[in-house]
Order: sequence, then structure tokens, then C-alpha cells
Amino acid sequence: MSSPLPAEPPETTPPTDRDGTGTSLPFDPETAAAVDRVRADVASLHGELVRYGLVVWTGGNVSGRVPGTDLFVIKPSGVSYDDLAPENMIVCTLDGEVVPGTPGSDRSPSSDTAAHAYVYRNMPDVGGVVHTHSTYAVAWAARAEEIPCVITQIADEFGGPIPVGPFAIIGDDSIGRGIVDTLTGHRSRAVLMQNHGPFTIGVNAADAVKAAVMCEDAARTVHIARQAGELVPIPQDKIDSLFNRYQNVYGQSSDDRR
Ligand SMILES: O=C(CO)[C@@H](O)[C@@H](O)COP(=O)(O)O
Repeated sequence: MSSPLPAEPPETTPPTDRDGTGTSLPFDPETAAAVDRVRADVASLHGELVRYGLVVWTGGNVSGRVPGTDLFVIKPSGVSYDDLAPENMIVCTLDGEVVPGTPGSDRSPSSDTAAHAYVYRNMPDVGGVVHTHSTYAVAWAARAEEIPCVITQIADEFGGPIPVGPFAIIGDDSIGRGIVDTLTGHRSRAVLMQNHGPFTIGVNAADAVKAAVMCEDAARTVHIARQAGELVPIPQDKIDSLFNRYQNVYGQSSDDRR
């Protein structure tokens, strides 16, 4: 017969400030150091959303996978970008649960945490996810219209049209499923979730931010082009060669995407 007494609670390692920064910690030193690097990256990359005009108020979020772990880092929900700092980023498991006892864990994580977690669980090569409400990309999403590949920039960066994902309600796996279903096997690192806005993925958080910047710029340019006349498509073989060159030759061999 089993004992009626409740089991002893498991011993937890209290957070300690091993590195003196006041960040990370019920982790082994290597994981703690990796978490701290991603905290710093994710916090500062929100400044890029502001710099490139992709967000108003708090309407966008960046997350980054902690390499070699089943963790990712995301921002707290609804907190001013001016107040974001490494120590108030939130560490989550790939199920989207906040890791208790870690700095920042006293706040609610981004309302898109479940979507980011779903992407990390189902796209193992993805190391960063970004969501914004950038104006032109949202305007295409409001029409549920893909952005056609009519400029070399789109061919380079996205390898074809930027697709539309399904309408999905925030809060559960629906948005994540829509992102994964749309982008799996697709060259594009951006999806326009219908009536909502762009979600982008990358090899790390900075790469996903770059995709968000390029997506908005492409949305704006093609929108303006269409006001003045008919759009001219790029032949598929030219799209293929532009994409191939940009992914494999452009930039430096040390770039993260290589
Ligand atoms: O789209 C929405 C809310 O509808 C969110 O992505 C956006 O407001 C940002 O929310 P968080 O501040 O990350 O919780």
C-alpha cells in the first residue's frame, strides 16, 4: 500500500548570482552563460524594432532559442521597450512555460509565447522568432494577400512571394501551427498571418529581426509600386538564381546563415 504522506518536495537549486550580473541561474554554468548571452541579444534587438519603425507602443516581440538547450528567451508582455533589459527577459521551456526562479519570471511573458514555443518545438533549425505589427506588412495581411516576388530584394531574401498564413486567435497553439504549416518547406522566412501581421523566423534572433525589417520594406515598396502601374513578375529561374546567390555568396562566409 502506498504511503498516505505527501512526497517530499524536490530540492530546487536556489538562483545564485554566479556571474555577478544578477541574471540567469538555476542552471549549470554553461547553460547559465548561454542564457545570459540570449537575454542580452533579445533585450537589445527590441531596440532594432524601434529603430526600423516596425512597432508602435509595445506591439511586437523578439525571442531567441538558447543554443544546446530546450529553452528560449522572450520579453515580458506589454512592457515599454525603454524598460527592457537582459535581467527582465523571461526564460521559457519549449512548452512555453516560464522557468520559475529565474530573473524576470515574476512577470507575464509575451502574449505570443505559445506561438514562439510552437515554432521552436516544430522547427528545430529555427533559433529566433519575431512578430511585429509593421504597417505595410499588416496592410497586406489585412487583405490576406501574399506579397508577390516583383523585386530582386524579395527574391534574394525570401526566394519567392511572402505567403499568407491562416486567421488564428492569440493565446494557444493556433498561431504557431499556422506559422509552421505555412513556412515548413517554404523558402520564405516571413509569413503574413491573416488579419494580424508578420511573423518571421531565423537562425537566431538577429536573423529573424532582419527578416522582419526586410519584410516590411518589401511590403512598402511593392505597395507603392502598385499605386503607379502594373507589377512585373520576375521569372522563376531568375528568382532561383538570385536566391541561391544571396544565400550562399552575398556577404561574408562567417555570416550566421552560412
Ligand atoms: O498581437 C498582439 C496582441 O494582439 C501582440 O503580439 C502584441 O501586442 C505584443 O504583445 P506582447 O507585449 O508581446 O504581449
